[in-house]
Amino acid sequence: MTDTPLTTDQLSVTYTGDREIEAVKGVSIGFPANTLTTIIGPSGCGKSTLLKSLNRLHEIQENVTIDGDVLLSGDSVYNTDVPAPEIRKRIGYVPQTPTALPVSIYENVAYGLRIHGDYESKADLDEKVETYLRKVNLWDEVADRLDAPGAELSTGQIQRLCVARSLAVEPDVLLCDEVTSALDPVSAESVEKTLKRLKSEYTIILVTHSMAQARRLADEVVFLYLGEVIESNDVRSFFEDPQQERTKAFIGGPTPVNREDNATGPTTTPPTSAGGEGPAAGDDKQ
Ligand SMILES: Nc1ncnc2c1ncn2[C@@H]1O[C@H](COP(=O)(O)OP(=O)(O)OP(=O)(O)O)[C@@H](O)[C@H]1O
Repeated sequence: MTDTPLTTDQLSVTYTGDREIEAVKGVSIGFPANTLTTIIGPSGCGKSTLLKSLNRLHEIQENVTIDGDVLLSGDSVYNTDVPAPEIRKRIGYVPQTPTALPVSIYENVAYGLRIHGDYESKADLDEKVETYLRKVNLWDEVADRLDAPGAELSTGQIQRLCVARSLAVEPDVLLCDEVTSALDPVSAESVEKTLKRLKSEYTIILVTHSMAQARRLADEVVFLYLGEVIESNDVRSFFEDPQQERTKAFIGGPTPVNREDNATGPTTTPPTSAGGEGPAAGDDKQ
C-alpha cells in the first residue's frame, strides 16, 4: 500500500441526459493513507458525483461519461480488465441512507465475506463478524442477538452495521457519502466516534455538508466548487489560513481549529457566518 493509495488524474464526470452537466471538471488529487479526507462544498458542486466516480459506482447509471482516470495504488480503476465488483470491494462505499440487508445482523456483516469466499471455516467467519462489529463499536450492543434481523436495529446502529459490512471485505479505501445526515444527533455522534476510531487504520473519504463535522473529523479537507477543486489542505491550515477567496467566502473567513476538540461533539470554536459549530453531525447544512 502506497502513502497515497487513491489518486485521480484529470477526472471529469459528465451527465449526458436532456441537459449536459459536467459535474466534476478535471480533478487531480490524492487521498493519503490512514487519513480521513472530507470533501466539502455547496450543494450541487459535485461532491457525491466525485465520490461515486472513485469506485465506478456511476457505471450502474446510464448517461454518465467519465474522462481521465482514478488510480488505486497506481493501477487504473477504469482502464482495466478488473471487474467493477472487485474494484468496489477494494474501494468500499457507505451511502447516506442506512440500509440493512433483509437478513440477520450476523449475515449483514458476513455478506461480502461469503460472496468473495474470504473465510476458511465457520469459526473463522464468526471471528471476522465479531472483529468488524467491534471495530464499529456495535458488538456490545448486538452480541446477544446476532440472529435478529438487521432491520430491527436503530438507524444509527444500521449505519454502523453498513460500515462493518464494508470493512469486512478489507477494502483499501472507504468512501462515506453524508453518512450521518439521515441520523438523529445521538446516532450521528456514535457514527462520528466510529469514524474517528477507524481513521488512523483506513483511508477514508467523507462527503459532508457540515463544516462542523469536517472540523471534528478531518485530517485533510478538499473544497469543491462547481466541480473544481478550489483548495485542499490539512484541516488546520484549511480553516485557519485559507488561501483562496472562494474558500474564505465559503467558510466565513479564517477560524481556529481546536485540535483537542477535533472530535465528536460540540466544539469551542467560535461560530462563523457560514459554518457555525453545532451540537452534532448534519448540523450546518449549506
Ligand atoms: N443522475 C444525475 N443526472 C443528471 N444530473 C445529475 C445527476 N446527479 C447529479 N447531477 C447534477 O450534477 C451536479 C452535481 O451533483 P452532486 O449530487 O454530485 O452534487 P453535491 O455537491 O453532492 O450536492 P448535494 O450537496 O446537494 O448532495 C448537480 O448539478 C446535479 O444536479
